[in-house]
Amino acid sequence: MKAKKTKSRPGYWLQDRPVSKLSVYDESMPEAPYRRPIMQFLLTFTAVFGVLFAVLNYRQADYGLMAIEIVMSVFALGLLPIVSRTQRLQLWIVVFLLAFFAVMMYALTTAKVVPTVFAWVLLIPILSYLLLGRWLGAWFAGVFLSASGVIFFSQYGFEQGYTELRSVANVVLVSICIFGFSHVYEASREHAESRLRMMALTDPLTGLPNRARLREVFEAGLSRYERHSTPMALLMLDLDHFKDVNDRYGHDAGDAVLRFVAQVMRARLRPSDMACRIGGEEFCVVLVDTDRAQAIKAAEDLCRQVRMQRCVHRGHEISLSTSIGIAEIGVDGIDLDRLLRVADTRLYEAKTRGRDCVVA
Ligand SMILES: Nc1nc2c(ncn2[C@@H]2O[C@H](COP(=O)(O)OP(=O)(O)OP(=O)(O)O)[C@@H](O)[C@H]2O)c(=O)[nH]1
Repeated sequence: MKAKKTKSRPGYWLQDRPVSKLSVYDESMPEAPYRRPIMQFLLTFTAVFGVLFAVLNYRQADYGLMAIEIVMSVFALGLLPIVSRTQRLQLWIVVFLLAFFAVMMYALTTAKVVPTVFAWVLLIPILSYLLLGRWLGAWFAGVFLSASGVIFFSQYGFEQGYTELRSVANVVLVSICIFGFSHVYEASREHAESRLRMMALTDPLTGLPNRARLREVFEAGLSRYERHSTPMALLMLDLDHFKDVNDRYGHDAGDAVLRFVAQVMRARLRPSDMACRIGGEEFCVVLVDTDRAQAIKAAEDLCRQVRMQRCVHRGHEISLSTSIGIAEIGVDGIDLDRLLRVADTRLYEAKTRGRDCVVA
C-alpha cells in the first residue's frame, strides 16, 4: 500500500453531521430470501398443471401444445432439486421464466383457446417482479405483456365489435394496474430492505460499519487471501484515557470525540479499507491488500492524525491519542476471532508501553 499523504488541517471543529452513505455498503444486496421458495412453488405448480393441461389438450387433439406442456412439466420437475440448492438462483430464474412465458405466448396464439386464457397474462408482472426484482422484472413484464397484447389484438381485433372491445379494455387495464402496483411495491420493498440492511450494519453514533459488517468484509478478504494470497491486515484501535474525556467534559463530549475519530479515519483510509466501531472506544480497521510492514505505516499515520488534528467541543480543545495493535491474515491466523484476539493482545501491549503507539 502506498502511504497516502493527508493534508493537515489547521483546525477541526466537531459537527453533528448526518451520516453519509458509506462506500463499504456498495456491494450488491444479497439475494432476496423469498425468491427460492416462490420459485419452488412455481416449478411444482408447472410440473403438476403441465401434465393436467397436456391431458386436456390431448382430448382436444392439440398435440403440439400437449408436447410442449409435457416438456415444460419435465423441465420444471428436473429444475426443482437444482433450484433448492443452487448458488446461481437468478440465472435459473431467468432461464425458467423465459421458457414459461414463451410457452404462455405460444398457448395464446393457438387457435383453439378461449379468450379467458388471457387471464394467465396477469401472472406475468407478478412473477417477474417477485422473482427478478425491480429492473429486470420491469423488462420481462414489459416485453411479455406487450407480446400478449399484440397476440390478443391479432386474435380478437376490433372487427368483432363493441363487446370484444370492452373485454380487450378490461384485460389491458387490469394488466397495466398489476404492472404498476407490482413496480411500486417492489421499489418500496427494495428501498425498505436496503435501509434495514444499512441500519443493521451501522453503528448509529459514528455512522461507521459495525461488527456484523466487519465479519462480512473480512469473509470477502479471506476468500481473496485463500484464492490469490492477497494480504490483509487488521488494526485494533483504542482511544487513550477516554474515560477522562467523559469525566472531564461530559458524556456528550465523549460521543463527539468518537464521531471525530471516525471522521479522521474516513479521511485517512483508502475507499477499499474499512474502519468500523466494534465496542465503546474500540475500532477495528480492515486494510485490504496490505501486509504487516504497510499496515504499520498506515497505523502510525492514523496515530499521528488522531494526535495532530484539533478536536474542539463547545470551546474546549480535547487532546487525543490512540494505541493500535496489528494482526496479519495468514501470519497470525485466518479466523476473524483469532486475529481480533491477536490484535487485542498487541493493543494491550501498546497501552503498557505508554500508549500513543503501534505494536505489530
Ligand atoms: N461517551 C461515550 N463513552 C463511552 C461509550 N462507550 C464506552 N464509553 C466509555 O469509554 C470509557 C472507556 O474507559 P476505559 O476502558 O477505562 O479506557 P480508557 O479510559 O480509554 O483507558 P485506556 O484504554 O487504558 O487508555 C468508559 O468510561 C466508558 O463509559 C460511548 O458510546 N460514548
